Amino acid sequence: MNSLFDKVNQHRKQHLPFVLYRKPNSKTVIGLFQENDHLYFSKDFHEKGFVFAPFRNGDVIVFPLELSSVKFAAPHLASASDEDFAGIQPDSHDKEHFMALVQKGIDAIDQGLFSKVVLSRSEAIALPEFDLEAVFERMLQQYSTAFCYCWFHPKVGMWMGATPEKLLYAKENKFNTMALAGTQPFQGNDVVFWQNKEREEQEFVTHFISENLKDITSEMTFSSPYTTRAGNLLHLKTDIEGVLNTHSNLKKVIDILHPTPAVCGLPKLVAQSFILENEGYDREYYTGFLGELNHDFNTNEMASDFYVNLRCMKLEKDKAHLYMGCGITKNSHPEAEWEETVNKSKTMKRIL
Ligand SMILES: C=C(O[C@@H]1C=C(C(=O)O)C=C[C@H]1O)C(=O)O
Repeated sequence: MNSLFDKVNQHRKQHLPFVLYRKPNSKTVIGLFQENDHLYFSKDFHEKGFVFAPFRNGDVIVFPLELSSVKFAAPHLASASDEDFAGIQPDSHDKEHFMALVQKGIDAIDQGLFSKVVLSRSEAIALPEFDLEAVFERMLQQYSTAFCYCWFHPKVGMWMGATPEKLLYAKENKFNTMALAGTQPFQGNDVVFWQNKEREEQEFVTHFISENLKDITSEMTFSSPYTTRAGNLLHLKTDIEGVLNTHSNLKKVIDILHPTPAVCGLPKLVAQSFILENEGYDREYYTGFLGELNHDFNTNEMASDFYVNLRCMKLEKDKAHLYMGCGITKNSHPEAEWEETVNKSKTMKRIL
């Protein structure tokens, strides 16, 4: 990692953009270093490079391959600890505020406005000392099955995260994605019981993907939902794969999938306006997506590999802003949803 971090430190000093990332279950860290400080935006996902997209429909930033240098590292990491972690306690004000927001979401569902909405909050924590290399290494070590990244642009800021959720992998006309939703803490048990509320919440996502990709695919297969672990949390997941038909292209698939009901809600547009009007803060890149665009940096093949930006934080000089949310349905309880966000906040707190 030393020479990779030499390059990172050089880039940070010169205020130049870079991204470091490691794919789920991979041992290789890839670094992409843009050699000027322009902000480039993707035009219809035709470029090759690395994209970083916000939650709201808007400008998708790309680090273009032809303007960047690439470096690899294969760090030796100690094995992760499974210790329970209490973390810094959030403010009681935050709790009241978030529970009132969840209640408002439940009321809107009862009134028939939508059937699911994903509501979130952000929490700032002081970081008097921050060692990027140490934090990044702890993230790799703790979350071997996540997509781990650190992204920086001098005109946007620094973001870091360890997300369990793939948005889309596409190569030629083949693609795969997932429906991930439903959360409970991992308690070391082999047998896991899921309530109907979580099953329903996850089914919404699978159903949405199946219905909405129908017109641009010629084949699609779905696994049964199964339990998957992300750090100290468990989720329900369905794997989805298929073949895109000739009416399709990357932009069309992304426009359908992003933002999925796993991070926004159903129907998408009403849920999204409810979020924008009521959450009371700007999600920016949280619940956006990021990843390789039209280029697999390991194999140099043409493929795209995007992840949803979850379990992430925005880093400022002496502060980190953590982001976490949860799916609200008619059977949600504000207190339980609050606890879920507290558990999700530990993903980043644990490595700081
Ligand atoms: C919104 C987040 O996670 C999403 C919401 C989940 C849920 O509601 O159970 C589970 C996984 C993610 O799709 C987050 O981590 O902030």
